Amino acid sequence: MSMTDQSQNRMDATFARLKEEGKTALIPFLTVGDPDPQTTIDIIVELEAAGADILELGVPYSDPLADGPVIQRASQRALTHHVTINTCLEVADGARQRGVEMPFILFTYYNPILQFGLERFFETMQAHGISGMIIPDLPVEESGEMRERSKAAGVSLIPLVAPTSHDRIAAILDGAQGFVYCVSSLGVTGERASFHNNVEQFIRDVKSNTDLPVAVGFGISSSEQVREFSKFCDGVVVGSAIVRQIESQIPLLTNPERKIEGLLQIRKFVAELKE
Ligand SMILES: O=P(O)(O)OC[C@@H](O)[C@@H](O)c1c[nH]c2ccccc12
Repeated sequence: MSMTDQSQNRMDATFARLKEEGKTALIPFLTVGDPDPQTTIDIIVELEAAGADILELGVPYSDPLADGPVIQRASQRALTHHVTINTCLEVADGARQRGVEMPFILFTYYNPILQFGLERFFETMQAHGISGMIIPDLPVEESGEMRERSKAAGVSLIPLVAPTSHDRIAAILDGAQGFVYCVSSLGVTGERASFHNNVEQFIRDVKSNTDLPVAVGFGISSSEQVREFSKFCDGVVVGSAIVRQIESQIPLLTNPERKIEGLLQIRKFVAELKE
C-alpha cells in the first residue's frame, strides 16, 4: 500500500472503526511550535494517550483572521521559533517516531501554501503521510485546483461548512473529501457557552447530504458539550480550550524539572473531554 493510500486510509479507517464502536472522534487542534516544536511532539504523545482520535496540526500564521485571541497568542509564540510547514511535518514525523498512530490533518491558511509552492506542498504532504488538510481562507475560485491536486495526492481537502452556507452547501459537499467540518457558530474560534441557533438541525441537514463523516467545531470546550454534539456528529473538534491548557502549562512545560507535570495536566484535561 502506498504512503498515499496508507495515510488517507488511516483517517477513513479511524472514522469507520469509531462508527463500528458507536463512538465519536475527538479531534484536537494545536498550534505546532507552541511553546516549542519539541514540546509539541511531547504534547501530541499525551493527546493520543488521552484518547484523541485525529489531530489537527496548526501551522502558525501572522494574520490568523479566523482565529480568536487564544490561538492568535499561540501563533505568535510559535512564530518566535520560525515554525513553517516544514517544521510541522518534522513534528509529525517526530510524533510517529514516538509511536503515535492517529491520523494528522494539516491546518493552514492559504498563504503559507502559496509561499511553499503548490506542487512541492502536495508532494511533501504525501511523503509525510498527512491524511488531510483544512484551509479556512481558500478562495472558492482556487478550490477547484486544490481539490484536483489533493485528490491526486491522496490528501483529503476537508471543507468547512458554516450555518450561513445555505445555498452553497451542495457545492461545498459535492467536492468534499475525508470528512465535512461543520462550524458551530459564526465569528472566530474560541470557547463558547452557546452556539448558533438550530446548530443541531444545521448539522443534520449537512449529514443528510453527504456520505462522509461530519464533524463539528468552534467553541467546544467541555465534556458536556462534547457529549451533546457526539449524539449526532461523527467527530468533535476542540482547539482553543486545549490551546489555552497548553498556554497555562507553559511555565511547567519549559522547566525541565516539571515538564512531565505540565504534560500530565494536558493529558488529564483532554481525557476529561471524553468522559
Ligand atoms: O478553537 P475552537 O473554538 O475549539 O475551534 C476549533 C478550531 O480551533 C480549529 O478547528 C481551527 C483553528 N483555527 C481555525 C480557523 C478556522 C476554522 C477552524 C479553525
